[in-house]
Amino acid sequence: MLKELLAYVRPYRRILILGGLLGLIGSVAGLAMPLLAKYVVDAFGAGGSMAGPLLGLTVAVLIGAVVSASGSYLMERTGEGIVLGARRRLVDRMLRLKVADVDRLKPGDLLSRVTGDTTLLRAVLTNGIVESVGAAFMLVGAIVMMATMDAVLLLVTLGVIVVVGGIVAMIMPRIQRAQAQAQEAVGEMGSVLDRALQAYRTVKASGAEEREIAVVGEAAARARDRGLQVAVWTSLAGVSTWVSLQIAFLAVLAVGGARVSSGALEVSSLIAFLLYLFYLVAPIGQLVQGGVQLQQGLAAMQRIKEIEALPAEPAEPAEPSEPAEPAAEPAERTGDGGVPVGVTFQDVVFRYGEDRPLVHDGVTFEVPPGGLTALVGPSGAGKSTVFGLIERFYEHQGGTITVGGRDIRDWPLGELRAALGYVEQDAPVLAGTLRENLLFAARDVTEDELNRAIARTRLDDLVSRLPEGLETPVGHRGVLLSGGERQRVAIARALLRRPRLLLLDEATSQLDAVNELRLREVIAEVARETTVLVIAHRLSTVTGADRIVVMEAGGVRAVGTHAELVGEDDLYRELAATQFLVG
Ligand SMILES: Nc1ncnc2c1ncn2[C@@H]1O[C@H](COP(=O)(O)OP(=O)(O)OP(=O)(O)O)[C@@H](O)[C@H]1O
Repeated sequence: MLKELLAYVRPYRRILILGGLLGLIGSVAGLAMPLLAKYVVDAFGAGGSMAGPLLGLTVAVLIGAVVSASGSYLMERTGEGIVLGARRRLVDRMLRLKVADVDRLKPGDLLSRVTGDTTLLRAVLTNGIVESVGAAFMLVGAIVMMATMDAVLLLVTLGVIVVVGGIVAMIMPRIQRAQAQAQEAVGEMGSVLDRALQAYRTVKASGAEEREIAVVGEAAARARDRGLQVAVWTSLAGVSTWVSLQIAFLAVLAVGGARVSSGALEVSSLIAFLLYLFYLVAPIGQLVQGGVQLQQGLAAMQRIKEIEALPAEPAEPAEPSEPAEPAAEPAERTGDGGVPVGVTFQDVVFRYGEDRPLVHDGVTFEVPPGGLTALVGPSGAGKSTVFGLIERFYEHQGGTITVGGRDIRDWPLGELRAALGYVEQDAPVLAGTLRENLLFAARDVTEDELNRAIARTRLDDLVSRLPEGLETPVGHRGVLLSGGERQRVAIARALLRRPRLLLLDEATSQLDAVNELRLREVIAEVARETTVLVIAHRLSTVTGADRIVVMEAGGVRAVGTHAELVGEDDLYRELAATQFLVG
């Protein structure tokens, strides 16, 4: 862990060493002060001139101040750099995780790792390390100076230092444990707050404000309790150090006084020794503080590493193979999109986890390139899961899925997803402006292409109505748009990606007649240019489809056109009679 912690520092080691050296020079200047004080006292006693020693003392103070300030600025700079590096690495990993892993994680907790835990690293990796090194140097320096003055007093002092070290070493692991729990509690608080904010309207509509406030409040109180535990151990480490040093003072004063009166030690030496002892308070305190920070840093590291240890999505296939449809190159593009590709599912078996039931148990169907294919079936039949598998959000455990005749496991992941357009059912719009949303999946489109997509998805009305047109912010998850507008924005975004296969998860929410008509027109138009696979909840969508795949309980029950299925399939007839007769 310590090695991994130091890995964060490696890129900054030069500047850190420079900062440390400046700190060191500052310390040397500080170290010279008691000696200069002794000269001042000696000069005073001998009745000589004090100008020289006083001047030396002043210069030492000035050098110490300037050099220490520069050193501390460099430290802060390095600290910010380290936090930036840690955050970038963490966010990079977070956004490349497998969807299945993210399903288990809590967004609020993830957020606290990026914001809170990385900040904890800063203290330990800059000031912690450098001040500890500086403090160790000061400690050794002071001990050497003390050794030149009196061996007996030195032994007394060393005895106390050993005791301090022992106590602190016992406390340190407890600080790390308490800090880890405290960070975990902060993460937990983030998660419960996130839960309430994500479902803000539901919280209000359910009259659950008080309850949620209490839940978040309790989580905050737990975080406080854990924080207090850290404070208790940290204070204990601090106070033991302080008490031990006070005892050392008294002991040195008593033993030193006796030695002065017996003539074994000069008064000036005793004064200088006591000054060194006084001087020791700071480095010992810093070492203890450095130890505390180290424990806190290790606790934070642990939480950062937990995320970094999760596997990222494989960007490339394990053994790349040649595409099965070499003709399917963008040269033969139709309309806006690439060459449409088909999809096949052959005996696909899938479950979301070892301990979960099978969602797909031998799913087999074929979608030829081009045209509109609708997936229908009762809730929970595994329709959205089909999309999740095609996008490779999840890995199927058995059978074969092909896109464009090529096993999806042989596609480089980026290429596969570039060929697909995906419109989610629930949250298809992100915070930002309308333009940002439209260009989210394809950054390189021209203004013309953008306008065409807007026209095709019948969004021109909306754009002309909005106060700032395309630059109008749409609110968190697009809350400032209507459900139908959100869907059409998501479709326009997916179209701008020029997909060879469009996966459209139709919203179940009821659209008004105008919006439904617009959506139907858009889908029909798109299906003329590319392959559209839609999870259908509306009669208008299924009647317009070239073929319909009826799914039931993890399998495919029937495939056909609306007319065929109404005649042949009982489940379909029932679904058509109930579920789709919306609008
Ligand atoms: N991320 C997930 N983790 C675990 N189980 C899941 C996950 N997503 C879906 N499931 C489960 O898989 C089953 C199939 O879900 P899926 O979303 O594919 O159904 P669906 O046919 O699309 O249903 P609906 O029409 O209601 O959207 C459900 O029983 C569901 O509980």
